[in-house]
Amino acid sequence: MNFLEQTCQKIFPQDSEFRDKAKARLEQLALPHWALGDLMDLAIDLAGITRSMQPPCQRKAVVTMAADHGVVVEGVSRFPQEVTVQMVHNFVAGGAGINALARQAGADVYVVDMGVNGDLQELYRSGRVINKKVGPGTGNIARGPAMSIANARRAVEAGIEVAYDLHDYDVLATGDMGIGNTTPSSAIAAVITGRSLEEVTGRGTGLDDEQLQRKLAVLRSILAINRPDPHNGLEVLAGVGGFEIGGIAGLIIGAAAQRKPVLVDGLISTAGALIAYRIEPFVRDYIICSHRSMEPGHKYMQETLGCARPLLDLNLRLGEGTGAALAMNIVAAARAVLVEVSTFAEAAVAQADK
Ligand SMILES: O=C(O)c1ccc[n+]([C@@H]2O[C@H](COP(=O)([O-])O)[C@@H](O)[C@H]2O)c1
Ligand SMILES: Cc1cc2nc[nH]c2cc1C
Repeated sequence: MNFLEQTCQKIFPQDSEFRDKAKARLEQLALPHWALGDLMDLAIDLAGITRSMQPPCQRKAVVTMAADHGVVVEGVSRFPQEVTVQMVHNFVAGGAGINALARQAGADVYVVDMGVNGDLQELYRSGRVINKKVGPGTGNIARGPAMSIANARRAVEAGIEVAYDLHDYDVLATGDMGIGNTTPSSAIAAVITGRSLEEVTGRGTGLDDEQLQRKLAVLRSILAINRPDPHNGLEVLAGVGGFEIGGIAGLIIGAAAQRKPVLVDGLISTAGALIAYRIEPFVRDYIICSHRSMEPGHKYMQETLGCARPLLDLNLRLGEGTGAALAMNIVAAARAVLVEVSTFAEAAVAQADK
C-alpha cells in the first residue's frame, strides 16, 4: 500500500464519547443556554478531534504552500507570474500579510515550495523554505492536464510529509501563494460542487469586468478539455489543479491522521480541502472553515464540506493563510470556554426556572 493510502487508513471520525462529554459540560456552564454560540460548537469539535477535555491548542503553525500555474499565459491574473517567487522572499523576510497575522496569533509560518517557477536553492539551504518542488509550475490547463497522476500523488504525499514533520504543533493552518491559482481553484469548485462556472468564478487579484469575462472563457476551455471524474480527488487535481493545492490537500490529510484540527483558509485552500475530502471523506471532521473569502465560489465549496457558516466573514481575499491565522484566536477562545468557564454548580449560580 502507498503512503497516501496508509495515511488515510489512520483517519477516523471525531470521537463521539469526547464530543458527548464536552457537550454535557458546556450545557452546564454558568451562562444562559448555549450563549457562547458557535464557540461552544467549536469546543465540541476540538474535544472530538483531539480526544481531550483540555484540547491542546498552544503550538500553532501556518503552512503557506507556493506554486506557479501554466495557465497564466491565458491572461487570467492581474499580476505577472514572478510575483509568486517574489512573495516567497517576502514571506521569508517576515513582511507579508501572513507574517503580521501569524505573529499576532502566536503562530509560526512555514513556507513550502511545491512548484514555484524560480530558483529557491539559497532559501532551501538556509532552512527558510521547505523544498517539495514537484515541477516548475503546472501545465497550461486550458490546453491539457495540470500534471500527471503520479505528480498529483507526489504533491499530496509531500503535504502529508510536511504535516508529519510538524508533529510538535497542536493546530495547523493552510495557506497558499501562486499567481493564477484562483483559476484552477474555480475549476475544482465547479467540478466538485457541480455549480456553474459563473457561480464559482471571481476576480482573484482584481480583474475588471472584461478580464473576468476572459477568465470565464478560459475556464470554459479548461473544463471542455479536462473532464475529470468529480469523485476521484487525484484525477481532479491532475486535470485542473495546482501543486500547492495538492500540498494543501496532503497537509489536511496529514493533520487528520494525527487527530489535529486544521484551519482552512480561503478559496485556494478550500480547493485543496475538496481534493482531500474526495480522497478521504473523514477529513471533514478535522477541518475548521476559518473564513469566507470574497470569491463567490467559496460559499458553495464550504457548503460541500458541510460548513454553513465559517468563523469569520471579513471580505478577505488575500490567501497566504491569513484568514486561517486570524481564526486561530477563535480556536484558542473556544478551548478557553471549555476549560476555564465554571458550571452553575462550580460557581454556585442559580439555574433557570424550569
Ligand atoms: O484565498 C483567497 O480566497 C484568495 C482570493 C483571491 C486571491 N488570492 C491570492 O491571489 C493569488 C491568485 O489570484 P489570481 O488573480 O492571480 O488568480 C494567489 O496568490 C492567492 O493566494 C486568494
Ligand atoms: C502582491 C501579492 C501578494 C499576494 N499574496 C497572496 N496572493 C498575492 C498576490 C499578489 C499580487
